[in-house]
Parts: sequence; C-alpha cells; structure tokens
Amino acid sequence: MDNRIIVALDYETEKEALGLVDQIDPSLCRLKVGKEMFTTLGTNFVKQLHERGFEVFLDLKFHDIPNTVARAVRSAADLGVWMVDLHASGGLRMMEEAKKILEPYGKDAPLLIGVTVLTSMEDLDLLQIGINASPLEQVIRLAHLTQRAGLDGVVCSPQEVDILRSHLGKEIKLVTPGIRPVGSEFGDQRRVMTPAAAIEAGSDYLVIGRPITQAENPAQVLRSINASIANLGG
Ligand SMILES: O=c1ccn([C@@H]2O[C@H](COP(=O)(O)O)[C@@H](O)[C@H]2O)c(=O)[nH]1
Repeated sequence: MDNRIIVALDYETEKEALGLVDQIDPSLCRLKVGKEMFTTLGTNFVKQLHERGFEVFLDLKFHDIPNTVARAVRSAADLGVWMVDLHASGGLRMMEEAKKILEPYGKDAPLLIGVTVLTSMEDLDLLQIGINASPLEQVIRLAHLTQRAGLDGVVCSPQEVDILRSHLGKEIKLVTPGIRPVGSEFGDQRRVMTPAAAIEAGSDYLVIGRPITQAENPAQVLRSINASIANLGG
C-alpha cells in the first residue's frame, strides 16, 4: 500500500483526532503531530498513536540556540518518533549539533528534516522580514545548508521539488506541505500543488491537513488521494 501521505492531525481535541485515526489503517498514511495538538496533549498523544501502529512526524519546527534545539531533538528521539524537524534558518551550527546528538541512536534515529521557507509565504512575506530573495532562491539556499549539516531532508513547497532534486540529488528526502487536491480551498497556503502533481514532480512525502481533516468523510478522502497517486512517481 502507498504510504507517502502524512496526515496533519491539526484538531482541537483528542476525541476529534482519534475519531479519524480510528477509522484508518497505518498502511494508509503516517501521522503528523504539530504545535496545536502537542501543546494541548503532549507526549501521551504521540504514544497513543504509536500504540495504534502509526509512525509519527513530530512537527514542532525547533528554532533556538544550538544546545536547546539539539536537546529537544534528543527528546523526540527518546519518544520514538519517525521524523522530527527544525527551522533551517536557525543556522548551520544549530543543525549540526542536532544531527550530532542523534549519533548514538544509529538506525533508530528519527529522520531529521530542515524547514526551508514555510509554504504559506510568498515574496512580500520574505521582504517584510528583511529577506530580499524570492521564496525559491531562499529555499535553495537553506536546502543546501541543510544538506551541508548532514540532515536527512527538507520541508519545501512541491513547487520547488523539481529544482531541489537537480541541486541536491536523489537521496535527500523532500517533504511537501501545501498540498491541495483540485477544488480544495487554499486557505493560508500560497505555494501549492495537487497531490498527483507533487508526486510527479518528485516529492517523497505529502503533508496534507485540512483537505482531509475538514472533509465530511476524512477516511474516504484519504483513500481517494492515495488512489490518485498509487501508480505515480518512483
Ligand atoms: O512549510 C510548511 C511547514 C509545515 N506546514 C504544516 O503542514 C500542515 C499543512 O496543513 P494544511 O491544512 O494541509 O494546510 C500544517 O500542519 C502546517 O503546520 C505547512 O503547511 N507548511
């Protein structure tokens, strides 16, 4: 079964989140726990998802001094998550320390991923924080830095996947939010693509939240997105 979808469990309550989780099978998707649910429910929620057999992406986007980020990444490894991320804009030393602290975990270490430019951002957002580069230029810069630090992959928009592959090669994991099936509302997302186009471009993992979680029948939407990408990509 296809397991390239990561469902972003951005719900207010545990009851709502488990309402979806208990209708689906771990062979259908992985799950992402982000700032909202982790702040409300903490590590116990992640443990409940593990008990149900799901692999979890802990999406807390760490960004702090190197020592603090590295220790937070170690806590994520101790929790047994499959993937964890940090903001690449925290810099090379921060990313290197985070990678180094995972060495004792060997093959059990979570995938460590650097967030480049949030998929909600466009040129003006970057300009307003003093960055005179396009999102694409900034993504390329931060993705190179992430690779130099030895991380496993980057979070980027599916619109940047094609060019990042040519810069960074086949091994780097490209994790793409900003996924919108045809007809879905964009909401706050700006740099978006459909699931099929993202897979065709070369995304390894599609992070999908509201198009699934806010649907009338989330489990059915998840199945139909899986079907739409089943025979695509490598
Ligand atoms: O650049 C980024 C990094 C992370 N996200 C997260 O992905 C999901 C997307 O949810 P949708 O409802 O499909 O928009 C959400 O949890 C974000 O925190 C991102 O969107 N962009």
